[in-house]
Amino acid sequence: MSEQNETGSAQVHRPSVVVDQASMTYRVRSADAMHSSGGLRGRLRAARGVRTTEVQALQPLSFMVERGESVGVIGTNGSGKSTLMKLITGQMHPTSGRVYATTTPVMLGVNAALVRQVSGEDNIRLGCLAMGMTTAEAEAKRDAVVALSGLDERALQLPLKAYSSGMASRLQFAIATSVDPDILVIDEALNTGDAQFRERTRRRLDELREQAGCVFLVSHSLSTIQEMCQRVIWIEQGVLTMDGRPETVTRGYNLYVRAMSHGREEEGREILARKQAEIVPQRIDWAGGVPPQGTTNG
Ligand SMILES: Nc1ncnc2c1ncn2[C@@H]1O[C@H](COP(=O)(O)OP(=O)(O)OP(=O)(O)O)[C@@H](O)[C@H]1O
Repeated sequence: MSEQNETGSAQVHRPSVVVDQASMTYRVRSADAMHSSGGLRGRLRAARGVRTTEVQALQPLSFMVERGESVGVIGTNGSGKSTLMKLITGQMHPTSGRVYATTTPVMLGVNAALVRQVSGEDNIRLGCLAMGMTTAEAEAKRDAVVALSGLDERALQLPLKAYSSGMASRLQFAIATSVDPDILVIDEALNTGDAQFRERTRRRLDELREQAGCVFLVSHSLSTIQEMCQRVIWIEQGVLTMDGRPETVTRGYNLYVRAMSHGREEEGREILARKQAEIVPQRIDWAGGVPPQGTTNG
């Protein structure tokens, strides 16, 4: 695909993920309808399908992530980060626009499936099989997963419910990345790890990027984002607000958060408006007008 650069000549890209004017609006039953659903009137209303509320989680936004990039995604609570990740992994389809990925992304979230009742050892085997490995492949990956998780043999024999949240997230990360995913989406999973694990995680993410994959990391920890990513996207109130170098974007975000948390809301709104006016919307221009082969979410 190509894009016009500042000089007007076409620049060739090798994208892993392309978000092309994608938006997301949730439709939910309003509280009013829920409360009255016990009564006859409420049931009649529900039967007629009225009383729904729309939540616009994401305004149309476009960006492209190239092979080898690791992209941090930041924004205050409810700003639309998880929604964007669900569009990228194909868990949900955008209300309008399109999302393309060259391969199906692997989502690693705080809730990704680990079985609490069985041991860490068994979780490694089950997790590898669940990701499509054969028994022999799962066996072959076992030692690498254990090494990355940093768990000792004693801990591996304990049921997962005896793990601290940090231990569980280390194991989860090690299992999820054992398949060498091409596109990895991590939603808040790394914040519970200790310093040693963070260093191993950073090295593993670097390895994945070197294999021409790309990584998305959603986090409220700006230090984690700065440590692990070369590019940061800031989503606020469903709007793509900044997209650039980690130092620049986190500086803008910090100014906004500080203003809002000190009650200087007008200043906060001004920062947001300025940043949103400054961002140059990315125009996705498919070579020959044909989108790439691969996963299409909507
Ligand atoms: N399933 C849903 N149904 C209705 N509204 C939803 C749903 N999921 C999210 N929302 C709304 O969409 C908006 C964006 O939510 P989202 O979870 O994407 O934000 P977020 O930036 O990931 O938040 P956080 O940092 O708190 O995890 C919020 O207003 C939220 O209330």
